[in-house]
Amino acid sequence: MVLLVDAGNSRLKWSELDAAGSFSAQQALAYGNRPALASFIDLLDAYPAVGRITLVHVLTQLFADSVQEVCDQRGIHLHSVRSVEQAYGITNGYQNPAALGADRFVGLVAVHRQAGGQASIVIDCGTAITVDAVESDGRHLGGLILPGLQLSADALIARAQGRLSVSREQPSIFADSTGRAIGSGCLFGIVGAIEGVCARMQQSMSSPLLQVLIGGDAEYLRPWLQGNYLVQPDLLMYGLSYITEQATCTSC
Ligand SMILES: Nc1ncnc2c1ncn2[C@@H]1O[C@H](COP(=O)(O)OP(=O)(O)O)[C@@H](O)[C@H]1O
Ligand SMILES: CC(C)(COP(=O)(O)O)[C@@H](O)C(=O)NCCC(=O)O
Ligand SMILES: [K+]
Repeated sequence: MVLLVDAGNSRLKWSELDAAGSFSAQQALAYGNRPALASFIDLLDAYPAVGRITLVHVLTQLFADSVQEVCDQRGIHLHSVRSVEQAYGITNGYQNPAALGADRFVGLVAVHRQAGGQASIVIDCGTAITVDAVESDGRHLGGLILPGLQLSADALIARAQGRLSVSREQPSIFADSTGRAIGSGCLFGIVGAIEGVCARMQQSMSSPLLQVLIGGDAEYLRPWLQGNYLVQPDLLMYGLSYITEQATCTSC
């Protein structure tokens, strides 16, 4: 059995991949106060039949080494995806290709393949928000990183000596309480940032253009965004399934 796994800074996400190349609905587990490795081990315990894992992570070398060790102990073949200069139809736009978050690289691989070569922007709304542009020929033009929705509110609250709180209820630009003013401020700030960055990127890109919203906050943000944004929270699973197929298929 094959597992596709995405270890971000806040949550572990995974899907099962079947022999026909279809993957199950993505599941997620927040780390909370535990180390990410503990969640990864819980996942392995829940799937004793797993023989192969395709992993993308943005965590430390210690996490990578520990995951490798745990997989070796259980006889699991681990393929940890890295950002490289050129692979799967994508030409990485970073000066140092290895420095691009591997999750961003997998998102580009997935969107480029799915869009059938249409120019695309991937907006990943997780712990951080990343916005990455890929041209129709697979050239990654580069992208931006900004603090995510939860992180923005958490950072503000942490600097206010515990006096403030945040609420996600009833967002409004005319917020009438501190909690809603912070929740709405972070929401509309990010919505404006995404719209503005995408509009600026579009000016230098081919049309038609596909804009895909992924990550834990994609569905929450979508109704507030003006324009064409496709929500696809499992885009990275699609990318990981394609990368697995390329690694295991001898006739592809
Ligand atoms: N049940 C949940 N637990 C934790 N975060 C959640 C949950 N539902 C939505 N979120 C939001 O999703 C974000 C994490 O999204 P995710 O794409 O998993 O991030 P990452 O890849 O950085 O781990 C959190 O910062 C939070 O704003
Ligand atoms: C930007 C990120 C922190 C986003 O992580 P996430 O929000 O998905 O947990 C991650 O992609 C990362 O660590 N990137 C390396 C730096 C870079 O991409 O330039
Ligand atoms: K992200």
